[in-house]
Amino acid sequence: MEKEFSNSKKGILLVNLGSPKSTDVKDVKEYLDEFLMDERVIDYRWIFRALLVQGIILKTRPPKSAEAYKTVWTDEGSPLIVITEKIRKKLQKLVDVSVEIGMRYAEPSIETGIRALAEKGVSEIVLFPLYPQYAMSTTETVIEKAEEVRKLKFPGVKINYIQPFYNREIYIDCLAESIREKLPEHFDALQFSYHGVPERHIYKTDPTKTCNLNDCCSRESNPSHQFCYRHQCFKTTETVIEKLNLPKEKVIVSFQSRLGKDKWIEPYTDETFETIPKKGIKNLAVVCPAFVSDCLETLEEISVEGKHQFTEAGGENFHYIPCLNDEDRWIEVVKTLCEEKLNEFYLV
Ligand SMILES: C=CC1=C(C)c2cc3[nH]c(cc4nc(cc5[nH]c(cc1n2)c(C)c5CCC(=O)O)C(CCC(=O)O)=C4C)c(C)c3C=C
Ligand SMILES: [Fe+2]
Ligand SMILES: [Fe+2]
Repeated sequence: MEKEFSNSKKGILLVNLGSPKSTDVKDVKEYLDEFLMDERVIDYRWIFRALLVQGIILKTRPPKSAEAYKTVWTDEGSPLIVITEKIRKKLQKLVDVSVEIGMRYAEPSIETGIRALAEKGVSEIVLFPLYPQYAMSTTETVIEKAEEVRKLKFPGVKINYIQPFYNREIYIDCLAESIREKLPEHFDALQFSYHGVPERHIYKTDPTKTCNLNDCCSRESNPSHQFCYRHQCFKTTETVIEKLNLPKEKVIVSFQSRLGKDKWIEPYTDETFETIPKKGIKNLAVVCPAFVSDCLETLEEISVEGKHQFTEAGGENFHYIPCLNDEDRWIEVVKTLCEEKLNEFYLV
């Protein structure tokens, strides 16, 4: 069969989580409302979700979150958005299609990003959810939202989605190199702290119903791995430490940022910080590979709060290793992953 080539204009949309408009309590409240009312984040039936979010969480959390945001906010705005924009600018210099950003929550939204591309005449978009590991509360909700917007507002636009890339060698090489450069000379352990998710989310998104959140997540192969966030975090860690030639005994994996009373995947990062100094780990390096850009959860929860918890418990040196952010080697990875998907458009 003869190959046909699409001449339509192409573009790239980089999607990240999003931040409040400002550190004002009302903006933080509005952001948390949109975020936590997402049925893929708090996955209760609407009425129970509304009771929990609007009846309880939004009554107490916004002032506390606003204070936390104030400690990381920059003159240009939220670190997460500022860094995503830096990634965009650098990528734009390397590719000959338009690149825009969109956030799952708040502005600039996914709709704003698609519109910006559509206004430039783009009708084939590669959408890159900037999450290395799959989760219902990240990759899945981004795709759901983008499809909703596309069908409703831009039915003539085609979107190709980049899949989680935790198992791509180019990404692992890039992450390992970045960590290698930033590791202190002496450390007793390197802790990989990933954002947590409720255990229920993993059971829910496992189409094979074979993951029991025990050893199966660390097995070389299991049918559930494609949608198992816990497995994908373990796999990221395992392949990175192989590249770094680090013994497993020097490595800790944990999960941070839990919310509410449900059981989240364990062990919990904050509890680990409080217990490991007593086991002789006094010099700790910490990296957060669920995030490609630094944000509230790394800059405040880990670098400030986490350091405090660790040193209060007897730890001596706490060394936070920043995310990939706009490092050139990471931008090259973003470019490669985007080009792979752009190429799929050329063949119609
Ligand atoms: C990296 C992947 C992320 C997963 C998985 C995730 C799940 C998840 N998060 C919450 C609740 C909150 N997360 C918050 C901040 C936040 N979360 C991520 C990423 C993931 N979340 C990022 C990048 C950020 C930082 C955003 C920023 O502006 O810098 C917050 C808001 C902050 C706060 O009030 O503490 C909440 C709340 C849930 C419930 C969840 C899975 C169910
Ligand atoms: Fe699993
Ligand atoms: Fe989160």
